[in-house]
Amino acid sequence: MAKSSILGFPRIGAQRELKKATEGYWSGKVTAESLLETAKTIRAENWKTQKDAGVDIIPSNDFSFYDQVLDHSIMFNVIPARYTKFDLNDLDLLFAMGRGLQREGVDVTALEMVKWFDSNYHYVRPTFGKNVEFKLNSTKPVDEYLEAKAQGVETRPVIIGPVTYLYLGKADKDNLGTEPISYLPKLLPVYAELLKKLLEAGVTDIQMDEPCLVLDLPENVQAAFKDAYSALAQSGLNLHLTTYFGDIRPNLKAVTDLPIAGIHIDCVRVPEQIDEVAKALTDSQTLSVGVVDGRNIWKTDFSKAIKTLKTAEAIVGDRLVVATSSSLLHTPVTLESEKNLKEEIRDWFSFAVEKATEIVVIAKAFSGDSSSEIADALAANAKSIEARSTSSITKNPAVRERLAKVTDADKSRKSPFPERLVAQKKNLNLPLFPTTTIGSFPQTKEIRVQRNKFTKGQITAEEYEKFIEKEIDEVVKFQEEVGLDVLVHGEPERNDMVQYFGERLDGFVFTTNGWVQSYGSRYVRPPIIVGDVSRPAPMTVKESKYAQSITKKAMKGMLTGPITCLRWSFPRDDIPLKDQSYQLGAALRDEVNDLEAAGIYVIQVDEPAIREGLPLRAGAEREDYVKYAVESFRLATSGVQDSTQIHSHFCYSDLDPNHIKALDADVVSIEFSKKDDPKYIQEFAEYPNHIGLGLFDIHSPRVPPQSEFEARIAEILKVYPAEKFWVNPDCGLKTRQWEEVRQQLTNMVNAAKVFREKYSS
Ligand SMILES: CN1c2c(nc(N)[nH]c2=O)NC[C@@H]1CNc1ccc(C(=O)N[C@@H](CCC(=O)N[C@@H](CCC(=O)N[C@@H](CCC(=O)O)C(=O)O)C(=O)O)C(=O)O)cc1
Ligand SMILES: N[C@@H](CCS)C(=O)O
Ligand SMILES: [Zn+2]
Repeated sequence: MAKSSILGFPRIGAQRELKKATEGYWSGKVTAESLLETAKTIRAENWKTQKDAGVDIIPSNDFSFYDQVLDHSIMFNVIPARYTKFDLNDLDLLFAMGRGLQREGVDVTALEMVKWFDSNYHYVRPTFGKNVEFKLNSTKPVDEYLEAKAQGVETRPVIIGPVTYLYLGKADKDNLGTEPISYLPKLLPVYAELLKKLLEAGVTDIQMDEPCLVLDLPENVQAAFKDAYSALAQSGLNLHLTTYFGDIRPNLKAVTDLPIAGIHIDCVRVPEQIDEVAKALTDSQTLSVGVVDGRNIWKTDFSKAIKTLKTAEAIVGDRLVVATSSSLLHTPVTLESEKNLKEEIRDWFSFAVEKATEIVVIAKAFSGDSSSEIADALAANAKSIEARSTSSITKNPAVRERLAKVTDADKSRKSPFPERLVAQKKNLNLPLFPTTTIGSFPQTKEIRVQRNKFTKGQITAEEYEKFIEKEIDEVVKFQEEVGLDVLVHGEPERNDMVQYFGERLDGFVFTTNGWVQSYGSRYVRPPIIVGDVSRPAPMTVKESKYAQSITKKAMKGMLTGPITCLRWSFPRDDIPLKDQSYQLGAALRDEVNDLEAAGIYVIQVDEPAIREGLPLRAGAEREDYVKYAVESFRLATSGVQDSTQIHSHFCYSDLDPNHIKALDADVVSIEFSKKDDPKYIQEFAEYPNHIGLGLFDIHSPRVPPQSEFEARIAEILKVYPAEKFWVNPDCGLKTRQWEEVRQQLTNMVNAAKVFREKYSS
């Protein structure tokens, strides 16, 4: 009988218990003991769910208070000295590294946060200081294994493998030039010590996550696998090398003949890799085949999954494990809470809890279980799959006709940037070093409560609208007081920058409780694309027009771009991503044009997910993506006059300046405050249009003093011409408190004024 395996389970709790407890702890309303208790309850619930579903291989150490990569940094003592000097307790140290800390006597910024491969999850980048001393600081994986065991659940601990851990890291600013992979010999003894403790606790098998194997790896990193796993095999534990999100074939040589118990591959993404990987295994190694999607919410097509498994079985026989493609961290917890979805559509979905059952049914069916229970499950599944593929909900001929008529001219502005700039200067009359923000202002408790009341029908649309107008009034007044140049309306009406649009576009459905962790205590409810996308009516014009009506300053309209809408939703898997992207581009074009017609002459189309969408390896697929991503953005933004200024914004990813340049936005703002290696300042030096490099970290409550802003601007101006440079934060301010924002923006604007004076005299 093939075993069923789950690689990781969402850790936020079915009702976001972890968020509430963590944020309560930060605000002093929840004790450390209570936070630890909440975490324990979530873990217990997760293990029970998986055990009750009949899953054979259940993970532990997939829980984290903030981020699993950060947990490993703390466990291995990869803690820059700036965090250790305050003698913080374990939880506060973790949170200080994750989000920074500023309180009496303590002032420390957060570590850099970056996208986890091509997902909307962010990890805290391991940062290796000059004096890093690797040692085993915690026994979290052992503790959580024993905790599950005490509950009667045998688990397989999940640990990030040493090569991926180092490869995802960076040298700290006092250590520039050091390649993290060079620390492997020093790190391996700490892994060995951890594995020894796990063995002593009764562990037999470990899930060693090495997702870096799906990337294009340099030779020295490929070579590191042999050193690492030869050493770790001494532990006597069965090590299961686990990859996901892509194709490991180009790196297969690096893992062939390693002393490991087996390999896991993602066959939802790349089923074609089965043959080659299976053939590269030794006679005793297992092949774990990911057939239940850890990154999307569509019900698994059982017959297709079984077919995939059969291909593998032909080569590896009974050494086969039936698994989720990746951790289920990227899916919502349970469909159980979704009461508002149309039954016909709800039947197409499967969230983490439902996927636990799917994996068991597939493993049983594949292994020949002919019970009526399995036969019924297979029949019901076939019916759902068939119903979706034939449903009229998924198709809109008008959308397809419109897209077929799009021309190259539709994807190009009327004039080149220098000519547009002349028209925009005349139209907008902005000073040197224009100051602006990225769009959102604090989403206060009051805003969320009012929206919640409106959603539940406890206040009328007029009352909610009045409330939003009052919020806009305050945001506009605030920006005028602080002295910003290009204002925003603050996005108070938006629950989220993607969900908000999903709720207003045809072709989407959305959940009421489908939360997924994005970083730390911040979660999203990705809308779901079920059909062809179009815009039935304007989505943002009313709020932007109102905001412009109450100020003489330029008001920036604020939209989320096609790629970001696509990437931060659960996309369809029945038509190519490319088609969905163009559909979104066309829908957003209508909105951009309507904003301009309503008197909004600065329009920002955010594309923070543009890098995230880039296929993980170089090649034809990547080139195709760059083409359609750029074209979709240009389709959305090219309908306006030269005098209308198009902005775009990007954050938390390693951008390719050429891709950004190809979008041909008039002004781009890029998250930048944590890029402390001077090489990054050079990265966009050749950017031909105007640019703002983010000047403060919006994830941190910390207020940088004006002098810090001035020092950073001076550094940037050594590379960028003054007339090109905009002054702005890293990203939107929705997660901050008002008082923090007031101080942060005041210092930022005052610093800009210092330079404005300097350069005009
Ligand atoms: C900019 N980023 C975004 C990403 N992805 C997105 N989809 N959106 C983004 O903005 N990726 C990269 C970056 C960083 N990531 C994030 C992700 C999430 C947040 C964030 O602030 N999330 C909020 C939730 C936002 C939301 O949907 N709010 C709703 C519901 C609020 C709520 O909880 N209501 C309560 C009732 C009211 C109450 O009593 O408080 C309830 O339902 O129980 C809304 O406002 O209506 C979060 O809090 O996690 C930021 C950056
Ligand atoms: N306009 C959005 C961009 C976030 S990436 C905001 O300000 O929150
Ligand atoms: Zn951003």
